Amino acid sequence: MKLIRTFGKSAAEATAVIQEIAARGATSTASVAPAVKKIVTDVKRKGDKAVREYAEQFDGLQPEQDILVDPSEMEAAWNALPKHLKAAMKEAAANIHAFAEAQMPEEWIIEPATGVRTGQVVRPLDAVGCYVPGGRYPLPSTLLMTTLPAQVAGVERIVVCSPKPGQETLAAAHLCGVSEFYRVGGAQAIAMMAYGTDSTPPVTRIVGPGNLYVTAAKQLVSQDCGIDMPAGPTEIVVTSDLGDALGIATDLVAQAEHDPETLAIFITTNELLAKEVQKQAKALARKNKLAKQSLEARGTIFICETPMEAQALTNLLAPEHLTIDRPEDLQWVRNAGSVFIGPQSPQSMGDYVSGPNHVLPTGRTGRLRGGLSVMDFVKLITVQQYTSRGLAKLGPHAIAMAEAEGLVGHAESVRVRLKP
Ligand SMILES: NC(=O)c1ccc[n+]([C@@H]2O[C@H](COP(=O)([O-])OP(=O)(O)OC[C@H]3O[C@@H](n4cnc5c(N)ncnc54)[C@H](O)[C@@H]3O)[C@@H](O)[C@H]2O)c1
Ligand SMILES: N[C@H](CO)Cc1c[nH]c[nH+]1
Ligand SMILES: [Zn+2]
Repeated sequence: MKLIRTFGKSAAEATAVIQEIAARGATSTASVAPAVKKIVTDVKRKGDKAVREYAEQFDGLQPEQDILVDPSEMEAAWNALPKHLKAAMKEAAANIHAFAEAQMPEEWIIEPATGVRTGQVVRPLDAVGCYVPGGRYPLPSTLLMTTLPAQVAGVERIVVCSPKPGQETLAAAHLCGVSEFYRVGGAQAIAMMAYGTDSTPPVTRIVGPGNLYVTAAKQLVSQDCGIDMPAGPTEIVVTSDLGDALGIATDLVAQAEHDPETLAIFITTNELLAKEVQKQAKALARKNKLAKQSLEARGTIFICETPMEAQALTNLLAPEHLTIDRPEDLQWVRNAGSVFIGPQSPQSMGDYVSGPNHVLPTGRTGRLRGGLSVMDFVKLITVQQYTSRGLAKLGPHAIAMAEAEGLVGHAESVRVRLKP
């Protein structure tokens, strides 16, 4: 990892590095955009045939394999799963389910004036598509993180797409009661779910993480189909002056191993700690090819002059995962996908079993929203009802505002109801 002071002689260099990292979100999918556009257009035009061709080309789908997985295959995968993994998945599922239930928004009604009732009802989306990555590693944990909140929200049709799904992913699908699972990945999966084909109706929203191809495809279809957020190549920032170097280095390497495109950053005012983390991360990454690649390409340690500067830099980067030293540090955190507090909270716990979602915003989208939640699977529909008494009270105000806007029809629609 590159070590750089943000003050003194290297201040200008540090500013340039920070600007490059901060601009990454806006530009990162540009390199794959033309290829993705071709795939999405082909699937839109040729449907099932194109999906199949791309699945064979990119993910080794065999001619005799059906794209739609038979439920008996998922059941058999679950039955064959080792006992300890069954227990781990059940524990993770229970915690993710409980967390999603706690996040479920309430329905309510208020009475802003006598005879006026306003409120919200909560309704699930009709159909969602959950993308479960499967390129470099199988991610059964992502199947739990996407399908369980959708179930808690009450979504009726839950579609899963994953390239070359392994036994663990199929087993996780059985555990979560998934019945519509397609062995398709990449941009072709996103296009299939967004536009539908002869054999698959389109979904209302696509959720889930993925590599640059998946993320670019989600962005492309987002004019026609809802998406959750860019949840692209993993990002980690640790902002710490106190933490233990080995814990920090292992977290950086852990998240860096997802993809050579990942972003791993350590921010500190503690120069000794900075050097120790650099040394430990280098040693750990020696045995970890992907982590080594991404740490060498863009892994950075910033030594700041003051804690305030370290905090401002952290908020500027708006990282997907953020580790801070103490609960009090939460006060200064404004932009992040998910926060981990203290040296005993490895980010990997959040990846698997804690319960908060591991599908998280990348490319500085942490400025706008947190991770995937039940809120991505429901609509808050507002409701209002007047009695004649309520209309007599608020109606004249609406008429006044409508007339000010020159919208005479609006004014009249209220006035006719006020006549005795
Ligand atoms: N932000 C988050 O919440 C989060 C969570 C988990 C994982 N992730 C990220 O998800 C990603 C998973 O990536 P992955 O690659 O392992 O799996 P993936 O399933 O996202 O991508 C694999 C697909 O990419 C497509 N592809 C690969 N090379 C291609 C090419 N040259 N042309 C066209 N399409 C091509 C293929 O169709 C393949 O199916 C990683 O970047 C990881 O960091 C992010
Ligand atoms: N860290 C990933 C989110 O960026 C999620 C994950 C799944 N499995 C392991 N990790
Ligand atoms: Zn991870």
